[in-house]
Amino acid sequence: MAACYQKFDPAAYLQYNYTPPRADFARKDSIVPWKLACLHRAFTEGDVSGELLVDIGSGPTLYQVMSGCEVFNKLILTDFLEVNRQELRCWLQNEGGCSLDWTPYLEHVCKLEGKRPSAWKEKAGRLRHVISDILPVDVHCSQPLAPETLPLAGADCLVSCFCLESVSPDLPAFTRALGHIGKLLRPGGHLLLIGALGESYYFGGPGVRIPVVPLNEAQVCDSLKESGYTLIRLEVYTLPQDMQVGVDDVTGVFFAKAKKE
Ligand SMILES: C[S@@+](CC[C@H](N)C(=O)[O-])C[C@H]1O[C@@H](n2cnc3c(N)ncnc32)[C@H](O)[C@@H]1O
Ligand SMILES: O=S(=O)(c1ccc2c(c1)CN[C@@H](CF)C2)N1CCSCC1
Repeated sequence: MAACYQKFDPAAYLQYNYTPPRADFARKDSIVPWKLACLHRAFTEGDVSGELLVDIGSGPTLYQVMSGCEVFNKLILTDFLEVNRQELRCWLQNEGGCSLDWTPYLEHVCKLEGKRPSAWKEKAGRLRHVISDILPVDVHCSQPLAPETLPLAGADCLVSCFCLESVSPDLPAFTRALGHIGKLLRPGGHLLLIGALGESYYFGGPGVRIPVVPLNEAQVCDSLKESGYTLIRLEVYTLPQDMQVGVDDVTGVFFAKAKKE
């Protein structure tokens, strides 16, 4: 699986998935407002708390931690590829030249929080303040992060989006990876997992076709239970027909909130 990621192109990936038509904030049935609303609710409904949030397989994206950065004082971003870690560092350093302007996402999350959209600059500042590390990760390792990266007790919360199914050759590998990242989480800690349903491939750049293990809702629920989580909520978004733009064959997206037993 690692070989097919050697040509992953962060800028192309962002353009395929995080710009219109897929990322259209004006469109009522767009996926991005749905995803951001799921994350906002999950982080702010009162049961998620602590010091440390870890994002597993961040890629070159930041949307997934824009709500969580208000709840946690320390945030670790992780990815397998240096090109993605470099893209995240570019945003963190705030010196321009990054592949995507995250302002519309920051503005939308501010609105979800009851703030003026113009508060996006303060939110960007908060996010840059709490990001403490951008580290390598491999979810196929029984210890996905370097030893001593996390406190002995583990992280208080994990978030992971479109990673595990995109790097696992089959369902057993997906379930094992869930177990591996679960070891990074303290007992009683929460996992917020976003992923693709029914997807068998995606393009990580021009001509960079990456296999994905196709999942359905029942398999996601079974894998969470098998790897030591209690499911709190599963929400599903079904892809509008015109969202099939040729960059993958995703049919829907799931959002799972779960707790480590
Ligand atoms: C589809 S992207 C998801 C990116 C981002 N989280 C998002 O929501 O769009 C999958 C990510 O998994 C990373 N990856 C590849 N192999 C991995 C591995 N063995 N362990 C962890 N992450 C891996 C890739 O570098 C890529 O950034
Ligand atoms: O923006 S998404 O949430 C999105 C976002 C990222 C990805 C996918 C989908 C599907 N392929 C994944 C490969 F891992 C990456 N979205 C999913 C529903 S339809 C519009 C696009």
